[in-house]
Amino acid sequence: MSYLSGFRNYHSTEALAGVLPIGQNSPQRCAFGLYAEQISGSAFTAPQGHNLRSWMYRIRPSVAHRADGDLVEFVNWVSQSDDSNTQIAFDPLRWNPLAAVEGHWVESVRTLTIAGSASSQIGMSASIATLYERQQPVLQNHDAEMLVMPISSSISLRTEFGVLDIGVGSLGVIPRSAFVELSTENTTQIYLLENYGSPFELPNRGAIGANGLANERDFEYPTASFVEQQSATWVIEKREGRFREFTLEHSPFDVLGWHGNHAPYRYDLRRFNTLGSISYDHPDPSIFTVLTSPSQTAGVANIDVVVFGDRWLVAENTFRPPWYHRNVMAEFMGLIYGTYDAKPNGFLPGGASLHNAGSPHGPDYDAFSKASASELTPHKLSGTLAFMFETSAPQRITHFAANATERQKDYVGCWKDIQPASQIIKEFNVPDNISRNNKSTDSHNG
Ligand SMILES: O=C(O)Cc1cc(O)ccc1O
Ligand SMILES: [Fe+2]
Repeated sequence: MSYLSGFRNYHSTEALAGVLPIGQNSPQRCAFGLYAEQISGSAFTAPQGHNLRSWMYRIRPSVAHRADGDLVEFVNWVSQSDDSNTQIAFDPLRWNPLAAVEGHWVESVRTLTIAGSASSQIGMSASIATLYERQQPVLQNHDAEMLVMPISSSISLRTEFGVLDIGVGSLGVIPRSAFVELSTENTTQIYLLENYGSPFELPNRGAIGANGLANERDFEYPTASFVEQQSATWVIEKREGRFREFTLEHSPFDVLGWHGNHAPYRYDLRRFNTLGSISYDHPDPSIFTVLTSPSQTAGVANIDVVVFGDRWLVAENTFRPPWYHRNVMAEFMGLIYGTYDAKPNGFLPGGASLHNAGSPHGPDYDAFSKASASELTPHKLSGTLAFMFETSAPQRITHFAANATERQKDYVGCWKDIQPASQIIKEFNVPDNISRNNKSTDSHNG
């Protein structure tokens, strides 16, 4: 399969020569009697650099790809952060990998955290889904741009724009309102991020310069391909967190050519050009940002997608793992493979954690003890891939996430052995129990 390369490049692709009109978008009659259709990813008037749209040339306009449908409920896919579905998360929380769920992937989606809401068009939801080998429904999600990362086996992602294969260690991004079908040859869990805010873009590199982090040319877009067998298709449509299903007499994947800068793409996270400290101190993790969804406030992201991959640690006289901190943003984390240096125990591939806005956290006791005593020779972190969805809005947890058997009831216990600074305790005769309020019991107040 061939791909087009370059983040937000202006791509042109034909499954059949002569499909794309030359010098215009919407001729009186398109080649082969095809229909021209524009799909926008931004307001028509968005400024240059943020203006996203593509033109498709298709067998039927997508208005023909709708039918009356019935509302259907998928209760664990949550897109509104009201009290009926979600609750406030005071404590740091962590989940073991979720058990696979029967059924098709849309009904298998279990949302763990949500910031903002689909209706407000701010924030995100973070979920885990199970994808089986069998036939899956086609989804059309008007609520969000979706980002998917398979956990144990590669997946194939077909949209009207063509097909993208997404291996373990890669991500795929699907534009809002595109028809999408997921398939796999081996059952796999998938991390699923819904971005309710503005579409992902590359972070400004600032003083880093013109290169580094995720490089534009490593983002790959599909070449046009269409489903020739126009058979009945089962579609699920999502809007403001509600679902409707209907059957089409034909396939919505009927685009023979498209051009534009708005399309699904994939990115291999192993290509991320990780930068870091070559002198001292642990830098802020913003240098690991792959994609950012900007908010209305300059410098404040709606969502940053951050990745912690293989890298050298060389900083001198430095506590090398993440420091203890309270972040004004909220941090959802997941692990694709390997071990995460701040949490060598209990943070498992396919699992997840939440450290909400302002919530204190940092290395577990084990990580702290080792890193504060280790010899500071250059050290390579290998075979690891963790990620973070960092949001400016606080993240709520779903009732499912609160009550899941996979939730680690004693996550905060990973900090319970932390001792008060011993020399101060001795010097000033401070009773050491006053600073020990880390309970190892379940302090989640649900
Ligand atoms: O909490 C975490 O593990 C994520 C994180 C990593 C890091 O290197 C610095 C800050 C931060 O929030
Ligand atoms: Fe953090």
